[in-house]
Amino acid sequence: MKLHLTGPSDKHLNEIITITGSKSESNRSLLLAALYPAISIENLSNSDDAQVMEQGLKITEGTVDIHHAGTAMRFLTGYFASQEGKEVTLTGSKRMTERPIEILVDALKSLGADISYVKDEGYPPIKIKGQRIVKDKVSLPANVSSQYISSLLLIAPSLANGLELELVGKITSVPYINMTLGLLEEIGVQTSFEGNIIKVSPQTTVTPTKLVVESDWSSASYFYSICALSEPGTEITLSAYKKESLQGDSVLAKIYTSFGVETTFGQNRITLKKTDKKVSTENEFDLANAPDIAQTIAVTCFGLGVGCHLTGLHTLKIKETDRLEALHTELSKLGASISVTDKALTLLPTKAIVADVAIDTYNDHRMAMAFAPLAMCTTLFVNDSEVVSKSYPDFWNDLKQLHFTIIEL
Ligand SMILES: O=C(O)C1=C[C@@H](OP(=O)(O)O)[C@@H](O)[C@H](O)C1
Ligand SMILES: C=C(OP(=O)(O)O)C(=O)O
Repeated sequence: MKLHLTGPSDKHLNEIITITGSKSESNRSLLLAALYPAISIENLSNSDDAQVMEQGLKITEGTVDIHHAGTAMRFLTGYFASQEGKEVTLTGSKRMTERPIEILVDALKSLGADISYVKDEGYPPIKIKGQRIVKDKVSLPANVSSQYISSLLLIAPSLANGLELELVGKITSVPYINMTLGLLEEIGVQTSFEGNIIKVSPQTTVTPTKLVVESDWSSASYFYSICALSEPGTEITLSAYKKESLQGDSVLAKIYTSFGVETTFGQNRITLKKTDKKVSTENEFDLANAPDIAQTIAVTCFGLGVGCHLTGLHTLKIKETDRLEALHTELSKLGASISVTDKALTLLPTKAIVADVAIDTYNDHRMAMAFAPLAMCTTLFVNDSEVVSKSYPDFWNDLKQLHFTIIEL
């Protein structure tokens, strides 16, 4: 559905929003709960990605369609490869069949898994016949996607002899690996991560444990952006968040100080406040550890009229869409001077913003959500707005709570 967005007439906001659970923590917790029934989960994400993960874990034979969910694709590959007696074909959206999985499949095969490609070598769909895995050492490239590593780590304690991973090359999206290890430790599994070696001990049972999913920090980024584009004095409170987060995107609190947004941590909540501090004009950020907030930051800078240079974006080309190309195209339509390489983006200070541009979203939830805050500066259209359900189904309703006027066309 196409939407027309107009920002609040009073740019001085004061609202409280509850955001759904992190899809990354949810999908890890769901897999761990499938392996260890003594685990229960609180504040599970209501996203499509968590729902397809939950459904996928219930299947024992036939085809599992995970739509656009990268984590579900990668995590279920490890899961089914190690589930003796289960035989499934994992498939997804057209884009999912273009997102590489060879590094994970090769690693699992070298551990003794039985996986074959249904169509193109190196890409889903894949056919998996679950095996009992007893080998316990594997080496794999770590510079393409951390999800391959998390997939192996999540099943590691359930394998007969645990697992030792050797990570080759520059490790990307490291906080997501630490999130996986953090959750394993929460359920009592012993892990270590030293240099490029990760070790996980085997564990047959766990004591009853409730995993409480923190709300999604990537989703919080859109409110950081709205706050940055609002009048000084604006306060937006988001729950349920904590200072010691497993999510690398919590680095937002630090990054957005450059844009005049201060974060206060309260009990289970954060309050974002727009101060009258001058917005930085030197905005250089390496986002190799927080790739999902790249779109938000680029659009915030555009809305604020300042330039930025974002690096560490080498994973963006294989996400829901080629996000570098998508940002280039859509920001250019709005009047930006922007250039991209295959791992960086440079935006020059904005001269003027073109009104009523229709933003294309490329089946990418983050394209819709990253551009929506621009309604604080201009009016715009967003095409295929339903894409947000991949991670944040309530997004448009929450914007209405912030007094955005949203017309469905
Ligand atoms: O493990 C995870 O939950 C994720 C890891 C990241 O992917 P990459 O490791 O492929 O960068 C991130 O972009 C994705 O949204 C979620
Ligand atoms: C890249 C993302 O998701 P995934 O890889 O899990 O599809 C994302 O949510 O930005």
